[in-house]
Amino acid sequence: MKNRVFVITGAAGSGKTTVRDYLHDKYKMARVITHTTRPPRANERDGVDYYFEDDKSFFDNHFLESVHYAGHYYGSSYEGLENAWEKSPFATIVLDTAGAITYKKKLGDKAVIIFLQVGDTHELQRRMQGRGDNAEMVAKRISSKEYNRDLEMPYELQEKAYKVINHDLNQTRRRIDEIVEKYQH
Ligand SMILES: Nc1nc2c(ncn2[C@@H]2O[C@H](COP(=O)(O)OP(=O)(O)O)[C@@H](O)[C@H]2O)c(=O)[nH]1
Ligand SMILES: Nc1ncnc2c1ncn2[C@@H]1O[C@H](COP(=O)(O)OP(=O)(O)O)[C@@H](O)[C@H]1O
Repeated sequence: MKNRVFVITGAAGSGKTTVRDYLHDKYKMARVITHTTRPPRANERDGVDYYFEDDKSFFDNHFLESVHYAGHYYGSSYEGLENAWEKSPFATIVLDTAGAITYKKKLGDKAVIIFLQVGDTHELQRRMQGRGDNAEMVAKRISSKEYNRDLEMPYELQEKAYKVINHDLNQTRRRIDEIVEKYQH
């Protein structure tokens, strides 16, 4: 089976982490852990959710791509992807849309891009609050240009990404199953 990385992208709260965990649990895809200078949330652990870095240590990594998103740096390393592929031919990673565009450009058909969308922005906010994000963090996020940019599939990903509307989670899982099925033979 050819190595692939399933890139999950979309706005904050659109369900990227939920889909990534589904791909891990159901298909045993290895998760690529990325690096960030954002402080950890209460339930997040270093090396599991992210590698949490400071403004100096962040730049010691060998990045495939990195971005500035809502006031913090995020980046994914070559080593992280290679480590994931050593564990399993299918890996999965969560990126903003700028990162997804870079992955597609650099990795071609090894990168399978899934763009998640939730049409209703109030629902997105409810989901962020529902997972425990504090009000200040949510307000900062929704006023950022990156969050607003990621609400719609970018032009560069048209025809190159699968768009999945994440309203009903069971329906989303079925759609994800159909997409994975295309790459299993
Ligand atoms: N390009 C890129 N984006 C990343 C990376 N790691 C995380 N992200 C994205 O950065 C954005 C902010 O992530 P986070 O602070 O965890 O917020 P969340 O989307 O609300 O869970 C999300 O769109 C993530 O997908 C990375 O290594 N590269
Ligand atoms: N289809 C859905 N319906 C309702 N809640 C959802 C759905 N998909 C995800 N969620 C919930 O919404 C919140 C945000 O999802 P999450 O996967 O953390 O988003 P992201 O990683 O894109 O920021 C989580 O609490 C998650 O359990």
